[in-house]
Amino acid sequence: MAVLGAGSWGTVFAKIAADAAARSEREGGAGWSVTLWGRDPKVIEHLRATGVNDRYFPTVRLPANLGYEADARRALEGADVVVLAIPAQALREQLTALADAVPADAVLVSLAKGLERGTGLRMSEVIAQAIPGAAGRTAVVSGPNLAREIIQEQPTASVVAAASAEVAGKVSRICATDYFRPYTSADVVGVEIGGLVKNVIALCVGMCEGRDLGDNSKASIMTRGLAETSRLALALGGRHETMAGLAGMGDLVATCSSPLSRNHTAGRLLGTGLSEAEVSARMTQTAEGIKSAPVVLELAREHGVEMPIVEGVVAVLSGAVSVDQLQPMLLRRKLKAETPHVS
Ligand SMILES: NC(=O)C1=CN([C@@H]2O[C@H](COP(=O)(O)OP(=O)(O)OC[C@H]3O[C@@H](n4cnc5c(N)ncnc54)[C@H](O)[C@@H]3O)[C@@H](O)[C@H]2O)C=CC1
Ligand SMILES: O=C(CO)COP(=O)(O)O
Repeated sequence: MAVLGAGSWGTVFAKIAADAAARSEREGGAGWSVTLWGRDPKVIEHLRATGVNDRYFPTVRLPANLGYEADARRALEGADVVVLAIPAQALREQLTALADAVPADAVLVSLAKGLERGTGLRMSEVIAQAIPGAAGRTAVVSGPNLAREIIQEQPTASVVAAASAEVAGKVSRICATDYFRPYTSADVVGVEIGGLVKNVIALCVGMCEGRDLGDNSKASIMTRGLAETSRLALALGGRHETMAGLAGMGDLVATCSSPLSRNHTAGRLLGTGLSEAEVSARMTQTAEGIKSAPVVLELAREHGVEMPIVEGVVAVLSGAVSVDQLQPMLLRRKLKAETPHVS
């Protein structure tokens, strides 16, 4: 198994898979090898020598059964599972360059939570275009999975979504550990939309925090954020129950509540009055919501879906409105029903 991308989530997911292999072996089952590839050879060299990813988790020694490779093609040799932990806007370019090295029957696992700029495609759709024939053997992993908690083996659950039950089952087995519990799902669209839109909602909750607003405001944004996320997911063919699950409400609550979330942090900085350019310059890790927000809005408009919170976040990011103007922009909208009366 190869994990491509040695950032925060790629490193943690590689640890999960290596720990899952060790557990399977301890219980008398099959084991598997896990190789982590990163594009910076110095990071890989250091990982090989110390088992520590200094940039992200300087105090954590990764499991001894995890391998490291600076050459992506070598990492892919014979891999039956290829995990993609590369940020959304870089995935197509990286995957296209390596497409011929991906084994023909390998299962592809998408970890990124974003929409591609320029095409509006979800990551599973980008993978299907970059690797012909991959659609039936692609899985998406998403849920309340803050990497910095999981590296400490704090328990969490997640969702493995795939069109094929067999593929979802296989991927869930290779990431099941005593601290990471995957559930399978048939709803790829809903799981992807839940994971990527919550980043935009977390930007808005972060803005509330930057403006010293309290829990009522934040809970209102989260709840109405989930309502608009659900509208988009359903319009694209996703399922309602996914939105109430780990990849919907679960991830939304974790990301919007946690200071560990990069999107939440970016939103808080915006809330203190910094511009998008100033916030992006300060971020040392990927905050996908910043780049995905305008793409989410375009996709919503294409499908006639109203997403006022996303619209507000896009307006702040572009500098069209200030964070202070967001409050009247959202609260002065025409009144509507949360639960409509039936006549
Ligand atoms: N960190 C987290 O808690 C979680 C992150 N995710 C998602 O995982 C994806 C990756 O995020 P993180 O690892 O957290 O970001 P990160 O910012 O920690 O790391 C990204 C890594 O990708 C590498 N990278 C960038 N462009 C690349 C390219 N063209 N080719 C190869 N490598 C490239 C960078 O060098 C860096 O090592 C994002 O879509 C994020 O939303 C999902 C769940 C949890
Ligand atoms: O997706 C995540 C948690 O599930 C991570 O969120 P951030 O990218 O905002 O840190």
